[in-house]
Amino acid sequence: MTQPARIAILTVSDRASRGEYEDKGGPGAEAWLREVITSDVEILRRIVPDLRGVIADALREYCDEGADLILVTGGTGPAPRDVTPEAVFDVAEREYPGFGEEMRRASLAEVPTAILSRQTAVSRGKTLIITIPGKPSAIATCLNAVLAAVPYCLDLLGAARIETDPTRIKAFRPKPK
Ligand SMILES: Nc1ncnc2c1ncn2[C@@H]1O[C@H](COP(=O)(O)OP(=O)(O)OP(=O)(O)O)[C@@H](O)[C@H]1O
Ligand SMILES: Nc1nc2c(c(=O)[nH]1)N[C@H]1C(S)=C(S)[C@@H](COP(=O)(O)O)O[C@H]1N2
Repeated sequence: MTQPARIAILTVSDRASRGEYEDKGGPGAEAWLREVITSDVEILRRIVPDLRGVIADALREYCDEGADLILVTGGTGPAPRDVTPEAVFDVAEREYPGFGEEMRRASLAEVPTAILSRQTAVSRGKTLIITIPGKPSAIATCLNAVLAAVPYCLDLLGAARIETDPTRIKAFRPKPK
């Protein structure tokens, strides 16, 4: 039996972490992934405040626990407390700018402020980390835009193999030569 892919979802929000509003981002991302990914997955979720050290520690812990993929929602904007990109770069080994470019392009069709998000993707060891804006509606927009490339990216990083429902996301893996 192959191990299920381990996917972590980290919500970064001062107010959701204090219980001032219900976190819709974490559950929304989990529901989206469970609909789209057809192979076995284990999904872990956590909420943290917009604090660079706390976010970076949570990311390191998830990587050490063998996460194949981490989705981070929130804290990518220009406000002084938006420090998700800084925390992500604290733990990153490599950046994949194409993720941010494509997610912003897709979001721009919905909101002109899409360009304010500093969202991107990085890897640390075999773990791929993708950042997404905090607005819960951004999750489907952004994941729809990039998920087709994620299974092959995980293959190349040596992470778990994931399969998707092709009626939702047609994962692209180049044919072996
Ligand atoms: N996890 C979440 N669950 C529900 N709604 C959210 C979440 N994150 C953000 N939002 C909504 O999207 C808006 C913009 O998100 P943003 O990340 O800029 O929040 P913020 O103003 O920095 O506040 P906070 O960090 O306290 O969530 C928020 O004001 C809130 O209405
Ligand atoms: N799809 C989508 N992208 C979006 C938004 C949105 O509502 N939907 N909000 C934008 C706004 S207003 C901001 S400030 C940035 C950063 O959001 P964050 O700080 O919640 O990460 O994401 C942008 N990208």
